[in-house]
Amino acid sequence: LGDSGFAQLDGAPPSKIAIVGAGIGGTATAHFLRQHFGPEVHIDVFEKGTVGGRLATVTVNHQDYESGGSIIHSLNLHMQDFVKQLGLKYRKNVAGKTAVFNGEEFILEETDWYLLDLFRLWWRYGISFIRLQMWVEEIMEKFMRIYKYQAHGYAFSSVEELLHSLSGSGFLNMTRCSLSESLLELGVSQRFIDEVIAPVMRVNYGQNISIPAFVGAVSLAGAQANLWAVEGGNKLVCSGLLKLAKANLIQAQVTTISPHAAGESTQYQLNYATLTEKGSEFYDIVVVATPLQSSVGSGISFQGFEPPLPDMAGSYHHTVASIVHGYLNCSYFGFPDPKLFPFASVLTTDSPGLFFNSAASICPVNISTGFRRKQPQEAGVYKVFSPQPLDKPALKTLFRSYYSVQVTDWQAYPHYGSTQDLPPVVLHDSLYYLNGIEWAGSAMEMSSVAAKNIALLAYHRWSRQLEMVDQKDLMHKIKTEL
Ligand SMILES: Cc1cc2nc3c(=O)[nH]c(=O)nc-3n(C[C@H](O)[C@H](O)[C@H](O)COP(=O)(O)OP(=O)(O)OC[C@H]3O[C@@H](n4cnc5c(N)ncnc54)[C@H](O)[C@@H]3O)c2cc1C
Ligand SMILES: CC(C)=CCC/C(C)=C/CC/C(C)=C/CSC[C@H](N)C(=O)O
Repeated sequence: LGDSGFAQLDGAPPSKIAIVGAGIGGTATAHFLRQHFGPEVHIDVFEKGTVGGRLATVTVNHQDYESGGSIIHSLNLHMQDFVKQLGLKYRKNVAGKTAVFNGEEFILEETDWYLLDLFRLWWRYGISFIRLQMWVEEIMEKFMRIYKYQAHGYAFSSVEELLHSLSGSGFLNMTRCSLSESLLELGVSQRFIDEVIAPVMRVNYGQNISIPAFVGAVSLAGAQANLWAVEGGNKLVCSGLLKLAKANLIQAQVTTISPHAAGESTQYQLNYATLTEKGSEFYDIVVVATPLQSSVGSGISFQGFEPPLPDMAGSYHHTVASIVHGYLNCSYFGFPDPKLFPFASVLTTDSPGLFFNSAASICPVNISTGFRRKQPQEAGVYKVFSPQPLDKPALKTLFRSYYSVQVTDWQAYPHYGSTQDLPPVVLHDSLYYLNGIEWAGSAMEMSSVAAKNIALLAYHRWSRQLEMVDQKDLMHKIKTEL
């Protein structure tokens, strides 16, 4: 068995692999490809912007704050493993009290007393919240099967095959029906959906309860307790994985990818441009680890493919993250005296005229314990998610006054519902696409799972071990193997 723990490659190993994108997807791919193909293969990772991609921080008042991907679930085992391997530290997500605002008043307020909150939920929504908790737990339990399959080396040639392996038609159907339909079927009340579920979809994906049920479940998992982040910034995982993989970072934009016959196999020519020069290289395997929807603007064109590669359907959804250093205007929320405002996060319902999705007091990335949130009468740092950039009237509505606003206008995640398709993983012989998985669910861990899957798939297809691809009934197979 080679370093990767898999059977030695019987043919010549690939000599050069390219990965386009140095977000968590691309850097995790580099890490896993190194693990499976061993120390000899040359791995280039192209990045046109900043390593980390949608994992990014901004600096306010000499402190760094997450402006992109911020929280990680305790059951996100790849992210957990990366942090351990890289010697990084966990930062517990200190949530603080949350309230739901409908544009006029708070319709739901968290208190300091868990039992009182539980009673209020029961009084207003019956057992909807218990039904929901059990639904999310069951989905998370089935999702966790992927780690067992991947540990045994099994790979999947499409997102459909991967989801089908986890729960038969269950997860696949959940990508094709809306969250609200699924929850109503579950017996969750419409009021609970409107007042609790909809605000979570707005803060996590900037979209409403018509998004597919599977990504809705991912979003609800991202609203549970026991969430965490990486001390120093989640993007440290990306730079760390590049180093761990001994990958070569090329700060350049890949502009074209084209196939060239090389004996029985195909090589790919990548043309790329830095700020000062253009370049071109040939690779045995290429992984595209950035969304290819035209609205995202990767700028990659696929030339010379016969038949031509299909365009990626759908679009990405804009979410503007504004990091504001200032004084929250508590009067807008019905609290004239800021000393009496007890909430750390304000979520919003799908009410007309509400110009923001959420506003939350946030802590710096380097604070791991004992962070004391500023009280609203003190100047604090807040993260506001909104569909459009906040204009001056909007800022003056939310903040009595402010020192600074740092705006990041993200092509954040898929605009769910803009297509039903789950994009392919295999674009051509040894040309793979990672970000199709985002149409099932967009999260750091989803890109990490896709990265591991592509590394395994590329390895098995290269070494023609196709019995490890798209295997059915894996739970039973693995049980009997044990
Ligand atoms: C505001 C916001 C909040 C979020 N919050 C969370 C959260 O709390 N928890 C969570 O798990 N997830 C969260 N997410 C989602 C998560 O951040 C993403 O799913 C994940 O970071 C995607 O990683 P990726 O590597 O697949 O793609 P990206 O991070 O987009 O990386 C793609 C990279 O490719 C580069 N690139 C593109 N085209 C080219 C080219 N032609 N040549 C070279 N390089 C190119 C880009 O510059 C980019 O760096 C959030 C996302 C946003 C936007
Ligand atoms: C992939 C699985 C099984 C679980 C991931 C759960 C998770 C961490 C989801 C995050 C969803 C998301 C895109 C959140 C964006 S906003 C995050 C937070 N609410 C904030 O306000 O920063």
